[in-house]
Amino acid sequence: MMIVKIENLVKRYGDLIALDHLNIEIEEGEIFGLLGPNGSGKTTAINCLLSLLKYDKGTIEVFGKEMTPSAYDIKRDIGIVMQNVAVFDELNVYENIDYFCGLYITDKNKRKELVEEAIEAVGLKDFVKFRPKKLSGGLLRRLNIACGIAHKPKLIILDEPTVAVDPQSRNNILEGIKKLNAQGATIIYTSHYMEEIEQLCSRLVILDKGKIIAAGTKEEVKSMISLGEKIVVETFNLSDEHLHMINEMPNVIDAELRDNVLTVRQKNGVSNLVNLMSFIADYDISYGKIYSELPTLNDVFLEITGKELRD
Ligand SMILES: Nc1ncnc2c1ncn2[C@@H]1O[C@H](COP(=O)(O)OP(=O)(O)OP(=O)(O)O)[C@@H](O)[C@H]1O
Repeated sequence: MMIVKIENLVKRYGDLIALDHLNIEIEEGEIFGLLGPNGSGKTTAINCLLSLLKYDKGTIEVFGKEMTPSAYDIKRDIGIVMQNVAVFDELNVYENIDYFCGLYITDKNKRKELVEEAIEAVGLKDFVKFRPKKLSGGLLRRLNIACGIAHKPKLIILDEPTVAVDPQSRNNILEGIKKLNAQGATIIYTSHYMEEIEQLCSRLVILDKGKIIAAGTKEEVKSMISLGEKIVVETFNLSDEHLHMINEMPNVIDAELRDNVLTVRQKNGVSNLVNLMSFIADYDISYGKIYSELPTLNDVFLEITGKELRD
């Protein structure tokens, strides 16, 4: 079943085109990634999807029905975790989650069960009596997530849920998301951290200036670029002439030497490493560590836009 279908979505803020003919389809059971640098339009896309923002053009369907500001039957099955933490300072952890869950679930026993499951999912068991002000940034984010997901929505949207959290909370959040997905929820995950998207998502789009510049599975997106692998060699006596010759080798896109580290970007090929090692042996070049890296989503972004994902 198609959970989300966005067609030709255009959103302008005055003269700025924040979303430029966005097309996205998300199937049931996916963890779908929306990757892009700050300001690329991720939050705007989410706010349009939820009908929290008016848009200029396009259509949006959720669960096969048109999404509108008053489509409460659709909204009931969506859990949203926004970038900014929105919880009540007067309520403790348990009471906060219970409150938000109570907006959807009136049966007390059922709610108790769901609140406890949410506490378990985000690892807040030891903090149920804490007020938000007593929680660290990472724990507060986990509470924010628990409030958004406790009612067991079919579609969960997380907008940059790990910004500025400690590594332990980050891992906990990512593991929690995988569990929610394994229990049947479809997930939309926005982030400018490509590692998280790589780790979590089955399919993704990469946004830049409101436009989709790449879409598909991780493998499909990576195969859009010419880079096949990056070979990195720690070397001590590589001359400019050697570097020039490496640059001329078959399959080499470019080679550069910086601080005794040679980086050779190559197109896909079965003997790239062997060829380079033979060259190093033939010219008696001394070397230390050598390793080969596959392209990352950042490389995709870099090749298509000419800039790093994390500007
Ligand atoms: N209310 C607004 N009025 C005018 N411009 C806006 C408004 N909200 C966002 N923008 C602009 O629209 C563009 C997209 O912003 P958006 O917040 O959707 O990006 P984002 O990818 O979510 O970035 P971030 O990761 O920083 O939240 C940016 O250029 C931003 O400055």
